[in-house]
Amino acid sequence: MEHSSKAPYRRVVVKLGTSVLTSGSKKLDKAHMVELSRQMAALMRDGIEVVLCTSGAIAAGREHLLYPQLPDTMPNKQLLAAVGQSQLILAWAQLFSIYGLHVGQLLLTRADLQDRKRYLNARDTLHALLAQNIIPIINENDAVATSEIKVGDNDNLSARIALLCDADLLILLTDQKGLFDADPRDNPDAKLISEVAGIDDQLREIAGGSVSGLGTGGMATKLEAADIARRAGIEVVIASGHHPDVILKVMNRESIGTHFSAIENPLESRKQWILAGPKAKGKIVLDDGAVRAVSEKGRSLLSKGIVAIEGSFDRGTTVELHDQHGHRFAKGICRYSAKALRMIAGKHSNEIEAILGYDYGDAVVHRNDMVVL
Ligand SMILES: Nc1ncnc2c1ncn2[C@@H]1O[C@H](COP(=O)(O)OP(=O)(O)O)[C@@H](O)[C@H]1O
Ligand SMILES: N[C@@H](CCC(=O)OP(=O)(O)O)C(=O)O
Repeated sequence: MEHSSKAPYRRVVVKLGTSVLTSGSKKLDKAHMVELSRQMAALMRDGIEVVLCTSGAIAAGREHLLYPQLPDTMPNKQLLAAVGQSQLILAWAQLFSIYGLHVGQLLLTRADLQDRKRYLNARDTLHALLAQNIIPIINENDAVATSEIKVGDNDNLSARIALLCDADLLILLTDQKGLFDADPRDNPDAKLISEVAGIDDQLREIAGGSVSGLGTGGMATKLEAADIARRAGIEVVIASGHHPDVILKVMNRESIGTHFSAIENPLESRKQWILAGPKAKGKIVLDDGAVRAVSEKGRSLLSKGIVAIEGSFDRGTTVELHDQHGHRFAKGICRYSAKALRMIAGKHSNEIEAILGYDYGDAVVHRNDMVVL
C-alpha cells in the first residue's frame, strides 16, 4: 500500500542507529552495512541525493579496542569515539566504493549548527558534496563535544541535517518496526502506529527512553526529531533497519514503519532555526492569561504575564516558555536578560523604562522570534 500519490522524493537523510549497525550485537555488522549501502547506492544511481547520518562510533571503538574495561567517564567515551569514528568511516568508505561511490565525512556539534556562519558553511559543504555525487556521512563530533556543545543524540542531529540540506524525507532506522503505542520490549501486545498526523503530549508519553543498551534516547529522541523535521515541511519515517529493502520501499512510499506527514505550512527558516538550533538557557513561567495570549491568540509575550524566571541568561538568548503546571509550550529568543526580567516581571510594559533605565520594547519575546510547540 502507498501513502499517497505525491511527487517522488529527491533528497533524503537516512539515519542509522547503533542498534541497526550492530544488529543488536557488540560489533559492527558489516554484512548488514553492505546491504544498507547497496540500497543507498541504488538511490544515488537514480539521481536521488542521499545524506547518511550514522551512529556507531562508540560501539566501533569498543570493538576495535577489544572491549576495554574503562570507567564510564566523558574522556573515555571521547576516546572510544575518536578510535571508533575512524573505523566507522573507513568501513563506510570501503562499502560505498563497491558501488563506485565516494564518501565525505562531516563531524558536527550543536555549536556548528547554532552559529549562523558555521551553519551556512556546513550547508555549503553538504551541497558541494551532493553536487559531485559524493555521499555526505555525518556523525556528531563526539571526540571533542562536551555536553555544553553537543546535540547529544543522532536522532536530533539527523533532523537538523535534514533542515540544513533541505531534504524532503528523513528516514530513522532502528531495531523496532516503528513507533508502537507502548514499548514493544515490555509490552508484547503493543501495536504499531502506522501514521502520525500530529505530535502531542500523549504520543510523547508512550515514547520511552533507550533500552537497546548501545543507543541514545530511544523513541523519545526520534519523536523530537520527527517534530522538528515535520514542522519544517519534511516527511519522516521510523522503520526497522532490518526490514528487507527498507530504504527503497520507504522511498517508494510503501507503507512500512511509522510515517509522519509534514505540516502543510512549514515554519519559515528563522523559526526552524529557533526550534532546531540553540539550546534553551532559561525558562520563563507565564500566568494563565499570558499562556492563552501567546499560544492561542498569536501574541508576543509581555512582562505583565511573567510570574517567574529560571536561569541566568543575557539578552538575545533562547528560552523556553512554561505554564504554571510545568508544561513547556513555546521556545523563543528573549529580548531582555534574566536579571532585567526579574525586575520587570509582573509589571506593565509602560513601566519598563522607569524600572530599568532603558527599554528594548514591549515584547519580552516577540511573536516573530517564537515557536509555539
Ligand atoms: N513506543 C515505543 N515504540 C517503539 N520502541 C520504543 C518505544 N518506547 C521505547 N522504545 C525503545 O526504543 C528503542 C530504540 O531506540 P535506541 O535504542 O535509541 O535505538 P537506535 O540506536 O536505533 O537509535 C527500541 O529498542 C525500543 O525498545
Ligand atoms: N554519536 C554516537 C551515537 C549517538 C546516538 O544517538 O546513538 P543512536 O541512538 O544509536 O543513534 C556514536 O556514534 O556512537
